[in-house]
Amino acid sequence: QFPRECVTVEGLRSGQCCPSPPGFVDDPCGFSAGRGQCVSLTVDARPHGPQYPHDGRDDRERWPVRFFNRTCQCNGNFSGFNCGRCRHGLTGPNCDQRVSVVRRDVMRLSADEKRAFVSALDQAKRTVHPDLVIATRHYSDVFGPGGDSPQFENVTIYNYFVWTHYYSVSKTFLGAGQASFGGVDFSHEGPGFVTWHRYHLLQLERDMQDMLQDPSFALPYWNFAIGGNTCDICTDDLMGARSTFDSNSLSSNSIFSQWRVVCESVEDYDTLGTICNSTETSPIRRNPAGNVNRPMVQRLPEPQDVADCLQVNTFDTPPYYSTSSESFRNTVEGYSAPKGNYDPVVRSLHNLAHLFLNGTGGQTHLSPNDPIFVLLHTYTDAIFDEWLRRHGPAAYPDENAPIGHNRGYNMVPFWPPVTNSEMFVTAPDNLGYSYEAEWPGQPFTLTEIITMAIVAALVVVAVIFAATTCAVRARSYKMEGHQPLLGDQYQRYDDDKSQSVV
Ligand SMILES: O=C1C=c2cc(C(=O)O)[nH]c2=CC1=O
Repeated sequence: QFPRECVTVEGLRSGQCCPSPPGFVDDPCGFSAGRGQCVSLTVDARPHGPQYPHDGRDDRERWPVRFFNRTCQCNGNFSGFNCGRCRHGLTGPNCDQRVSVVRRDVMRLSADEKRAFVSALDQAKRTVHPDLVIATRHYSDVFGPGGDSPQFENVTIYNYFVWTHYYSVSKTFLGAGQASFGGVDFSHEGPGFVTWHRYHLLQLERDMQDMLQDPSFALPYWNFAIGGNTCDICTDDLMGARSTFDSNSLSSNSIFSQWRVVCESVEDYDTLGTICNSTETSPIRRNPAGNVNRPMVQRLPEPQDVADCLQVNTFDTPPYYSTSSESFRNTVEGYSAPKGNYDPVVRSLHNLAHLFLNGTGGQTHLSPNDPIFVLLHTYTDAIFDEWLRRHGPAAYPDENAPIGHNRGYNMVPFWPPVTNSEMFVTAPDNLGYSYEAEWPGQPFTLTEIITMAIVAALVVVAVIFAATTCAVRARSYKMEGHQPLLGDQYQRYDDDKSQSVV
């Protein structure tokens, strides 16, 4: 959420968060080296949709001005909260060299690659985030009981990934004794679903690259569109098999059986007016295809569902919400049927994959605690990127999307501020990563089958006609008394040979 050095009493009171990059002393945003400068923030002022009626009551409105209104604006290809690093996809001292990583199918990794990925995730679960800390109170209480103890905590890299998702989906606290407002979601049920989750993954990938000191580290993906009711990545060499003792738990052979979740006590946060902190509580729960009460969501999406959703032409449609029809975004998110028609009882693609997991990974405030979340979302992002490649440049709504989802809105709660628009670009050209993926094809339509049959029949007729014409011509040529050409040549050669021997 915010850089550690900004969350002091003075920092919060000044509303300024402009740290110096490493190696620069007292030089906000590396101004002296031309990296950037500390500027006032401008935020999206366009109207949001009607779903949120509590303007003025939530810290996440006009993000991040409730906390900070001055931040680093970096020049050229410099980037980061202190302009100390490069934009995604660039590297080198001047950030002018292109760099790219490839996200691959997790099932196609070698045994060593699988081990390395699982171990990297586990290291991220245990490594404190080097730069960022999280708020554990709403802004009204953030200075602490005496007004001099800012309520922020350290958090590990992976738990930060979980916490940001929780913070973006949590309810609006309206005061002690009042019901919190749940009709708000800064990362789902709107056009920002794809852009928010894209940045979420990019941040984790970069944090893990830094942690591993390996700029080539790439998050893999799970092709969840395999149909059926088997979780193919739920094995002990990947995301953990099912425990033989408890169908809702992970096998003790998996490192993930030792993970403990954060942000579990949502009811407490909502009634007490607190925020999830970095305390870890229960183990991950997962029971793929095991929910007998909801058979409709106990199967995985089909390959054809992906092919169908990639054919939906329009990025998003009014009201830019979970009720939108003929919207690619609402389709890949999974509130519409795969061909794009909205149906309130349908759960498809991304939503279906979450619900299939039937446990921690199926509850929005908790889901990233299950590491399957990472792989499920890289695949969702791969579909989004393929859609952009096929249909771009595409229109993203400027206004009237649900709060947090307008094109120019800064995505909550990322720091430094980053808009939905900045993630609405093709990844290989703009963000320094690509997917090694194959996309299911469309089956042929009846018209296409008939057209192909007619073309094939015409080709056959043409070949037969050509062959018959040749045969007839050859026969008439012979009947007119001509010798075959080859015969002529042999004749001459033989004549020459007999002359030279003589
Ligand atoms: O973690 C999530 C869990 C979800 C459940 C649904 C649903 O459609 O009921 N959608 C979800 C999205 C998530 O991100």
